[in-house]
Amino acid sequence: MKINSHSTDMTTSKFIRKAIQVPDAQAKVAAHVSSGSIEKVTLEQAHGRTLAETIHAPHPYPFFRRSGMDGFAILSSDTIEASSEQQIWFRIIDEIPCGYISDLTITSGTAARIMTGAQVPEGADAVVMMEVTESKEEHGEQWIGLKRHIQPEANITPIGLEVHEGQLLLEAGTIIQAGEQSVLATFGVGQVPVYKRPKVAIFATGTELLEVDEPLQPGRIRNSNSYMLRSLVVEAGGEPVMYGSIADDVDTARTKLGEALEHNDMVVTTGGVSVGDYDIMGDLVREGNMEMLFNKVTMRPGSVTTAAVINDKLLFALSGNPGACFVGFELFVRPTIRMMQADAHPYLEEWTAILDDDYTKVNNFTRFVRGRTEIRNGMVYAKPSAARVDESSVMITIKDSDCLIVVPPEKKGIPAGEQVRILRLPTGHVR
Ligand SMILES: Nc1nc2c(c(=O)[nH]1)N[C@H]1C(S)=C(S)[C@@H](COP(=O)(O)OP(=O)(O)OC[C@H]3O[C@@H](n4cnc5c(N)ncnc54)[C@H](O)[C@@H]3O)O[C@H]1N2
Ligand code: MOO
Ligand SMILES: [Mg+2]
Repeated sequence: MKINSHSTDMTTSKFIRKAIQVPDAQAKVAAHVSSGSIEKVTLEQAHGRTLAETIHAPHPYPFFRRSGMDGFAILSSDTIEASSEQQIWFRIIDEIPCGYISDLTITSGTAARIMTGAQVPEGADAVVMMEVTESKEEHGEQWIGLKRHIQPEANITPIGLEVHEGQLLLEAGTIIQAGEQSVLATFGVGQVPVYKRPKVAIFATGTELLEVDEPLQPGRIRNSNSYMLRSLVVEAGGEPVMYGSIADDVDTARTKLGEALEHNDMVVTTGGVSVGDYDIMGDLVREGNMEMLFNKVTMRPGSVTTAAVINDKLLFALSGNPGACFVGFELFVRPTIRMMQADAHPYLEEWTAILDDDYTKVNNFTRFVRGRTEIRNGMVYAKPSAARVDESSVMITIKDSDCLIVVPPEKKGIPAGEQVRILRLPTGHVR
C-alpha cells in the first residue's frame, strides 16, 4: 500500500483525550436517556417485556369461596357429635362440578357433592373429602355418613385469601416472566402496557472485515463483533437491527450513521475509535455536528469507548477489539437499553467474591477481567476466564465468562483468596 502522509503530531485533537472514570461516563450517558414510549402487546408477546403501568387488583382472588377438595359441602356444626362410634348421615341435595354454582342452600342434615375448585354453596361452612365418608342409597336418595368432627372452614379457600380488591399486584418497571404472566392472566389483563423495545442499529467498521460465510484471506478476519452485539442487544431487551460492516472510510461511515440514526433509537458501532490512521469513528465524533460525551474512559479493556449524542439519540462507538467491545457494551449500552424500559436496576449487579487465582497484571486503569463464578461452601469464588491472557483483543473467553472481576488500578496484583468486587453478567437471560 502506498504511504500516505499521516499526522503523528501529538497536539492534534485525536491524541488529546480526557479520560473520565466509569461512573462519571455512566452518569453522562444516563443524563441523555429517557424512558421510551409505551405500547400494548398480547399476553403471549409480553414475556420478557417491562411493564409500563402499575396494576392493582380489580377484584379479590379467589373471587368466590372455593372448595379445596373433591368431597361434600356441609355444615360443620352437624359433625359435633360425630365419632367412630357415632356416624352422622347427610342427604345429598345437589352436585356441583367446577364451573357450576348451586342455587340451593345447605341446611342442617344436607350436603352437596362438590369438586375441587367449585364454588361452595350458600349455608355450607366446610368441605369434607370423599375418602372419609361412606355412602348409601335409600328410597332413591343419596346419603353420606361421617364418623369424625369437621372444623369450620375446613377445605374452603376464603374470598381474597391471596389478593384483596385494590391490592398492588405489579409495579411499573417489572419484567414479565412466568409469575407475572399468571397474575396478568388471572386478573384479565390480555393487552399488556409495556415499554417499546428500543431499536438498536449495529454496524461494524473495518476494511479487514469479511462476511461470516466468506473464505479467509490473508490479513483479514470475519466480523464477529456484530453478531456478539446482536445477541447482547437481544439479551438486554432491545431490538437489534443489523447494518453490516463498512470499510474504514469516514464518508461511508457518516452516511451509514445517518441512515442508522434516522430509523433507530440508538446506534452501536464497533471498531475505529482509537488513534490509528484509519480509526474513522474517532474522527467522525469530533466533526462537530454531535455532542461528544466522552472518548476515553479509565477502564481496560475499552479505554477508547466513545459516546455521543446526535439529535437526542445516543451513539456508542465501541472498540473493535472483541473484549473491549464486550465490556463497553456491558457497562454502557446494556444499562441504556434497560433504562429506556424504565428498569429500576439498569446496571450490572455487583457482588463480592473471593478471587480464586492470583491476578498479577498491573495497570493504571480499572480493569474489568472476564471471569467465571463458582459457589463452594456457600461462598462465591471468581476466577479469571483466561489462564494467561486477558487482552482486550481476546475473543475466545467471552463465552466462558459470567462476571467481570473489578481490579482497581493498583501498583501490585491481587493474590488468590482476597475479596474482590464482581459485576454479574446476565448471560443467556433473554428479556
Ligand atoms: N497508538 C495507540 N494504539 C492503540 C491504542 C492507543 O491508545 N494508542 N489503544 C489500543 C487499545 S486499548 C484498543 S482497545 C484498540 C482499539 O482499537 P479500535 O477501537 O480503533 O478498533 P480497530 O482498530 O478497528 O480494531 C482493533 C482490533 O479489533 C479487530 N476488530 C475490529 N472490528 C472487528 C469486528 N467487527 N469483529 C472482530 N474483530 C474486529 C480489528 O481487526 C483489530 O484487530 O486500539 C489499540 N491501539
Ligand atoms: O481500549 Mo483497550 O480495550 O483499553 O485495551
Ligand atoms: Mg484502531
